[in-house]
Amino acid sequence: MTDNANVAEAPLLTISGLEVEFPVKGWRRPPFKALKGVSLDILPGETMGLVGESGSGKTTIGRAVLGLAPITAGSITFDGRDTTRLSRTERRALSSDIQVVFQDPYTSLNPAMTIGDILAEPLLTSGIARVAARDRIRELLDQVNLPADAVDRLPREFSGGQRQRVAIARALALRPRLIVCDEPVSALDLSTQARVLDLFIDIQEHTGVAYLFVSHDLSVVRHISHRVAVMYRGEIVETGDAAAVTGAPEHPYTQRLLMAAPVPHPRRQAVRRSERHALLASQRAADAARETVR
Ligand SMILES: Nc1ncnc2c1ncn2[C@@H]1O[C@H](COP(=O)(O)OP(=O)(O)OP(=O)(O)O)[C@@H](O)[C@H]1O
Repeated sequence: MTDNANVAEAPLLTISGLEVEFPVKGWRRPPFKALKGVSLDILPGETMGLVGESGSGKTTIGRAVLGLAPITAGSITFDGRDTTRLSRTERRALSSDIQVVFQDPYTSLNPAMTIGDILAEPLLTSGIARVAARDRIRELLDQVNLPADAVDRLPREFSGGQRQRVAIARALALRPRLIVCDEPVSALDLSTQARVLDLFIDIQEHTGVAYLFVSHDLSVVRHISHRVAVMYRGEIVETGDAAAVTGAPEHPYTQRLLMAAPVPHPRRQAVRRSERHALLASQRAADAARETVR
């Protein structure tokens, strides 16, 4: 049961019975099943944390959502449309709605491009005029708390945390409704991690974007998520409200994961999370009221 489940709302993303297989080298060796019937949904404006040990299949789910994994069974529905059956043109159109932030801000930004060019690329490619793109870039830099003069500078002039802010700004450029965040803070030191996580939260509060937030770190996932899904060997073994799953997990694997996790700052997290849930609930109520009027 989730805090926000009392507001009836269609999921933004629904993953149903998803299976992904990778070929294995060797004569007649069966393929490796990386995902074995995964089902998951994400509401608009929600953060779904995906946690699990290395190799459990977290990244593969994110890649499948982005259309980058070999799906052998199941479906992924975004805003009511099955994304596994889209033409190339339809998939390109969808790519503005679903964006990604990768783990490593040192390799995910082209070192030869200025920050301005990096942020302009998705805008110009999608047909936005140069003048409008310039305004949008200024807005994006402001949104991620980077100075306006960053446009003329190269990624190497920035710290890891600042580079990750650039990557977040790039992901936000086309106003996506879902961002797949694949371990976006695990390459950062602890204090930078906290600041970047807070930035993700602030952005969500202002834009209503949903996150599929992949991490091997339970304390990170607990900090940012409304709900959490726990993966183990290609399957989801537990899903529920973040506080419940991380506070009193039911599955023995989650219990082991929790025992291995560092203790977070519970007071700050509890306050933050309840504030966010209250805000999300009021946004949803407003949306529902608007729908009723229509
Ligand atoms: N392209 C590929 N070819 C073959 N096997 C793959 C491929 N991509 C992933 N796998 C395998 O699928 C399984 C799940 O990988 P995945 O990267 O999704 O796990 P993960 O939970 O994200 O792990 P990590 O936290 O280490 O990134 C692993 O056993 C991995 O080796």
